[in-house]
Amino acid sequence: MATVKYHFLTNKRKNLIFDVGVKKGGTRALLEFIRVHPDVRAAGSEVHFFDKNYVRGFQWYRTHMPATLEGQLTIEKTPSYFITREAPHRVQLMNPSTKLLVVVRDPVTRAISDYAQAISKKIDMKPFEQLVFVNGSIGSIIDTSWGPIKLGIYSRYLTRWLKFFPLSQFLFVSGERLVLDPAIELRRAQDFLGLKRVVTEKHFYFNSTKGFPCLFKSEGHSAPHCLGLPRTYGPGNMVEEESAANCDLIKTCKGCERNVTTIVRCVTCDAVFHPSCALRVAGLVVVGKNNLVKCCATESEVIPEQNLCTLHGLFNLKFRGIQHVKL
Ligand SMILES: Nc1ncnc2c1ncn2[C@@H]1O[C@H](COP(=O)(O)OS(=O)(=O)O)[C@@H](OP(=O)(O)O)[C@H]1O
Repeated sequence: MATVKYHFLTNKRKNLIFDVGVKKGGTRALLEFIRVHPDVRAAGSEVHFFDKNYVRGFQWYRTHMPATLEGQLTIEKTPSYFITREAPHRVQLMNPSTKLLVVVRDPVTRAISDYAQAISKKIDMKPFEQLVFVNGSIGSIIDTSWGPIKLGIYSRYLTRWLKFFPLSQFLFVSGERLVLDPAIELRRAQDFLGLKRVVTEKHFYFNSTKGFPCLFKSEGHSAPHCLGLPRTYGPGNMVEEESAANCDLIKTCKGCERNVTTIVRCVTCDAVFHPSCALRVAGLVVVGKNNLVKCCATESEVIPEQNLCTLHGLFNLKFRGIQHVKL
């Protein structure tokens, strides 16, 4: 009988790679897609060793990472590593030749997604358009110190990483393409990691109910499955089709007809929208707080002037002082 030799994490782990960010970029999708590869083992949940749990020591980290076979890579995803000041040095101490995957997404949609996650935890948060501008004054300068905007200034954080790792050790994955054509990004990732191209378009199908590419099958799932709802809205990770379909939190966005948890809702017709889709509805007005809008206001309706603000100004966001990283 052949003996299977498992490798456990040693503190100079050579085959450990990181999906370091960015938050809301699509880091979970990348992890779940790359772990389909037979030569990749992944830690299921976010480990947070190089940020929050570093003081617990290496033994703690070891127990949170999967064992691998000879020739397998181990990957872990913790998006907050990207913005943690100490993380680059700590990762370098573990392995200076490690490879780093960074999923980047348009900073505006990333900020909206970040805000949507935050407001689902804290429903009395101010509206996005108030927080995004300095002094809450709509149309003024964008507040680059506000978390969801600050985090989108990727160059600020990348500069720190580049002090410890050469650019050649990074792969920037497009969060947008991960949704539109995941096989392309997976091909790039496999090439970068020196893996055989095993994960291809054959592994994906587009689930029009969820509005995302999903997997036909993968480790631990013999049935087709999609990514679960984001952690803020539900259990996270991959869920089977049936349980996703049964979740009554999900409604269809009137703008793009993809799934949405109620983020922006019309007080007149009860339609719901993604914030980004709401921006495209002609004549849509915000009514009071809590992301309530009127998408179907008729001319005869009188909406009190002080309760109205148009969302359309958000299209013209001027990111003063924000540098965009050329990838
Ligand atoms: N296939 C597939 N299925 C589901 N979701 C997908 C997929 N590919 C990319 N995405 C996008 O991933 C966004 C969440 O990003 P993260 O996984 O990085 O979020 S987190 O930081 O871990 O909370 C999430 O953002 P929002 O839709 O704005 O919530 C998705 O747009």
